[in-house]
Amino acid sequence: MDSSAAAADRYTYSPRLRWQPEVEEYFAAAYGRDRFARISEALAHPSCYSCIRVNTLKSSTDAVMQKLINLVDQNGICGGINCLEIGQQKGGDKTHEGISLVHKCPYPGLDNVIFVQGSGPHVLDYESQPEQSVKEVIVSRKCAESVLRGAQVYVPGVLACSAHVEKGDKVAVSVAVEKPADDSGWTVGITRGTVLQGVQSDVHYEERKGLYIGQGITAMSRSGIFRVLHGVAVEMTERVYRLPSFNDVLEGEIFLQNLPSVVAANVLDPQQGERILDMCAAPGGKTTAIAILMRDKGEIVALDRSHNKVMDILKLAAEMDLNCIKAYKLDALKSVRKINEAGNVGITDNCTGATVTLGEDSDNCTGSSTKVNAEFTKAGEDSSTTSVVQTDDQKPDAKRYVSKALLRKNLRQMRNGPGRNNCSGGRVENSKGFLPNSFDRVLLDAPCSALGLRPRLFAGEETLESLRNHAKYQRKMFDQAVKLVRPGGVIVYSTCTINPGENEALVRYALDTYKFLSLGSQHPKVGGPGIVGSYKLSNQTYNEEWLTEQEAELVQRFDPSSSLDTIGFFIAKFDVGQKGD
Ligand SMILES: C[S@@+](CC[C@H](N)C(=O)[O-])C[C@H]1O[C@@H](n2cnc3c(N)ncnc32)[C@H](O)[C@@H]1O
Repeated sequence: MDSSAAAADRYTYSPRLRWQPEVEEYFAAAYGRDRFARISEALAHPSCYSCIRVNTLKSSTDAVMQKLINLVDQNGICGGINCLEIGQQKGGDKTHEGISLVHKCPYPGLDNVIFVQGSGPHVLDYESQPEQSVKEVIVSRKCAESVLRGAQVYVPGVLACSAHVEKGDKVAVSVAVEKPADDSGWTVGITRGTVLQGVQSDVHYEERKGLYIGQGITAMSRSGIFRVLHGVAVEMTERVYRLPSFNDVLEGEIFLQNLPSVVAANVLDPQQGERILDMCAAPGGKTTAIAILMRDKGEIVALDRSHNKVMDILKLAAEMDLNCIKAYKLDALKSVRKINEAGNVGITDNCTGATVTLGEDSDNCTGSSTKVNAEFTKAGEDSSTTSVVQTDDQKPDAKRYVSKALLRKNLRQMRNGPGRNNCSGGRVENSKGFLPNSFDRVLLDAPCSALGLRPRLFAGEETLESLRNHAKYQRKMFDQAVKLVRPGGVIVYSTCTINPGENEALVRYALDTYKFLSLGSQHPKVGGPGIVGSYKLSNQTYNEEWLTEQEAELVQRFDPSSSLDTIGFFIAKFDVGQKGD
């Protein structure tokens, strides 16, 4: 092979996604070997467009479209550098690029969704300095996944770098992915700080083939990259995928969201004035979509078990000017409040846990002008005891007990204002759970193996056992959802994984366990049908049941290798009949 042919072969992007062999077998049984190979290939590449949901309470789809077209025409979406390079290719006329790249979503029922087209994979020329070996940077898999989505290379993501790299040098950027280790696990095989010689005798030379994600200019020298802790190490100038980036663009007016997630919120079909539960809500993408569909009228209880993630929900709701969202820190596995606990903590209403917000609420849950009895606010009181708060409406059921420490904190906040995020300072509310049958609709966007997210460069961390553990966790959460939704209500269950054990098998469990549940038809219907049949491990130790033909038509499955070019995603909608308990 001559040197230019060898370079063309080497400097490409053609990664192969690795799986545990047992997981590969299982997926091949579910999808058929060819279809699974296509899915696996698609997962290793990003979607080639960005999907934008418009906040129609703040703007209109047409107005946002025009703004996006103007932005693309002027300078690319994020100011011209590397982000939307389609309009900046050599010789390209970018004056009217926007109009050809920004489109309304073509699927009925999704009028608030806009697509902005990207492009790739591109074949790049890495050897622009003849007779000189290409300087290189190897980045971690996580870093590369972000770079493929449009990010720069940050210092912690750099694993290895050529010798003598100075600030301003052009470097080829490739990714280190796990490969089978001698002792049966996986290894990346590169120690951070490794010096790349750039010659064929280099131990890492051969394994780089097909793993190049682009080219960039170093923002610091090699020694700087391995000395400092933060900052951009390489500014990407050319990428195998050129995708629009929307950092700080039209904040509050738009939300970048995968198409299936937008669909899931629509399938829930929330109505104005209803009470909705979003059980695993952070960062709040679907919560805010639901709030907008309800025109911010009603109540959405958004839960997450992580404090910081609840903060993210509150921040996003504030940014989008949405007031009907109440976010709480709660383990969704404990989201049904034990009846005797209500007595213990003095909560008699339907809504919150043991803390109060001093926000703009007008409902029973978090009274707007909460008055705190002065006797409970003296300094030095035992903060472990509880106190009574009476809200303005003076309804007996608007009373609840809160810790005195929290009352003092809330009073401080009342004096000092709500803080930057217009939410309760750096603290979020905990909840003790909710009464059975107290929600009109429940969304369970379950934590999952996330084997549908793209781009994904390695999948070997999941075993059959870990996949089954996800499924067990999801069933327990689903049991809670069933208790909390009222008869006649709706549950939507969704995941971002291609694993039928977390999707179709959950639906099977739900339908077999709760006879009052039935699969409802979904609008909009954009994805394909679910998987029919069952899976048996050859040694008969495990059996998993999926769907019948008829049931499979009622769920939505987004196949990453289909022409929709989305992440892998699954949506099931359950209509809830009379529970009979
Ligand atoms: C798939 S993400 C949710 C994405 C979100 N629905 C959105 O559209 O923006 C799953 C979330 O579940 C949360 N989670 C995991 N286990 C949980 C639990 N036991 N209780 C509550 N939240 C949990 C995670 O913190 C994560 O934020």
